[in-house]
Amino acid sequence: MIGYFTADAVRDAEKDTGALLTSGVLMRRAAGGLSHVVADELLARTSGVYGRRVGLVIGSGDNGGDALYAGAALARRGVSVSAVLLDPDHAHPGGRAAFTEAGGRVVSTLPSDIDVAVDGVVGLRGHGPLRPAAAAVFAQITAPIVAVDVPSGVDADTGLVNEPSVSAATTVTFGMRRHAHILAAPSCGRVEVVDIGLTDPVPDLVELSDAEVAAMWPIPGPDDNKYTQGVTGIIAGSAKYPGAAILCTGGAVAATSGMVRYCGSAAGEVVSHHAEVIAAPDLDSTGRVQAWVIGPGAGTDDAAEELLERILGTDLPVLVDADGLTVLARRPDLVRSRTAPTLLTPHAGEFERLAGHEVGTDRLAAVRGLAADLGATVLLKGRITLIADDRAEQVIANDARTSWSATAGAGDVLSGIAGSLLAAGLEPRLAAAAAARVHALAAAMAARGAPIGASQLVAGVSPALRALLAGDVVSLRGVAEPPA
Ligand SMILES: NC(=O)C1=CN([C@@H]2O[C@H](COP(=O)(O)OP(=O)(O)OC[C@H]3O[C@@H](n4cnc5c(N)ncnc54)[C@H](O)[C@@H]3O)[C@@H](O)[C@H]2O)[C@@H](O)CC1
Repeated sequence: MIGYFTADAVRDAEKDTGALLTSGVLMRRAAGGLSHVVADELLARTSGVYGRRVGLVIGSGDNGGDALYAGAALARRGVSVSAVLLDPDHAHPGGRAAFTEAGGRVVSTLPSDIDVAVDGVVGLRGHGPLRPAAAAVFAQITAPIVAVDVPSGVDADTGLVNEPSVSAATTVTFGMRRHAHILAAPSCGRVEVVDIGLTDPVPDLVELSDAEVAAMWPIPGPDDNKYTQGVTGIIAGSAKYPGAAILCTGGAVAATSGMVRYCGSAAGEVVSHHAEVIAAPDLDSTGRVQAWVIGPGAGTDDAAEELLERILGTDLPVLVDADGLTVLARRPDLVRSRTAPTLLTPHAGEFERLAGHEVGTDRLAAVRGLAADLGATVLLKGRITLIADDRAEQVIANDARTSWSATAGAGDVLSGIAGSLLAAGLEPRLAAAAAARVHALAAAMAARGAPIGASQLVAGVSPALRALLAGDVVSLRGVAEPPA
């Protein structure tokens, strides 16, 4: 698992190093690592370091100090380094002295031909958007930006991307990843962690590695048959809106072996698309399942409410999505009274209905709050999906790395994938996280740079799983496609 930490947790870990912090050793280590990353960036983009041009944008704190010491190191390697000091009287004194001593130039305007820019405006203590003077400097920069610690204008803890803020090609951080590095991943670009000798505490926000997702995916063993792997029950769609039923069952069929049962009025359409699904018109004739998915396109009328009550009244794991969440918003007692695993998968609009307030600027706090309030696992959809559980301290995040799954019906596919993992016995937070990873990968692989519909996403699940299970996924930031 990759851990992400609050600014307070980072500061505590820095304090725990004692003299290393107070003597400035930590900052020297941070600046050294930063200068190496900038040099690598120059090498990758211009095939050289000596004689290349770097521009620094410097604020009034230690973040600017890191950038100035790094600028000094680069100047000593023959790089032409210029720095704009946004608040000259408060620029880090030691960093400024080292910078000018090494031959760095303090300028009022950065040269227009810099190869790389460094954002050293604010880091952990940044709040709010870039101020006008800083925004004016960045508006003139066309070179790729390396952000020091956190892109300025992005909140380190909530990941809120203020307007204006810096959008970095690379972010260099120190010792421990900050929340913003996943919550605002598109603004951070590639994240490089420089080891400065901190001891990590237990993270409160984590991301699963591809290998971890692969290891938890249910694989049939020698003694398995279609029943032992968990039968998924799907209540979705309707005769009028059969699409949600087809997509949801499609996701479940593709994600795991075993069996999928469908219950509802779109039985004919479902079977004509997925011949392996056992479909029945009503609950009494559906047969036994190990987990239920209920809600996508299933309606919000009294009959839908009655069915939801029956399903949530069982002691089976249940995933509630879409229309099911709208019904739940008027009957939260149905989930609060449950003891069996319950997974809710709202998008921002459904979240608002359920919680009674918007997601707001702190998505992490919002998803934690709803999970605690309802006593359930909540997966909040988005480019960065967040999964909170009322019984676990850690929130799990999944960065989809592309937004190709932002298409109608994609949520139905996700609930089918996650439901099949619940049926296979995964605990809800892991089922949700693993499903989100494979869903995102399937979308990226099916899209390969061009728009897709949700049916293509279903078709992408098998290739995505094949790549994941074979360890073939290149999971770098911005790259979610397997090697050709
Ligand atoms: N403490 C240490 O030993 C280490 C600190 N490090 C660096 O130190 C940084 C934290 O330094 P500081 O605590 O000095 O804080 P920052 O450098 O993040 O902020 C500096 C000042 O900017 C002001 N500010 C806040 N938002 C602003 C905005 N939107 N526009 C303009 N100014 C704004 C703040 O009031 C603060 O006084 C880290 O992010 C990291 O880069 C690293 O050198 C690693 C070691």
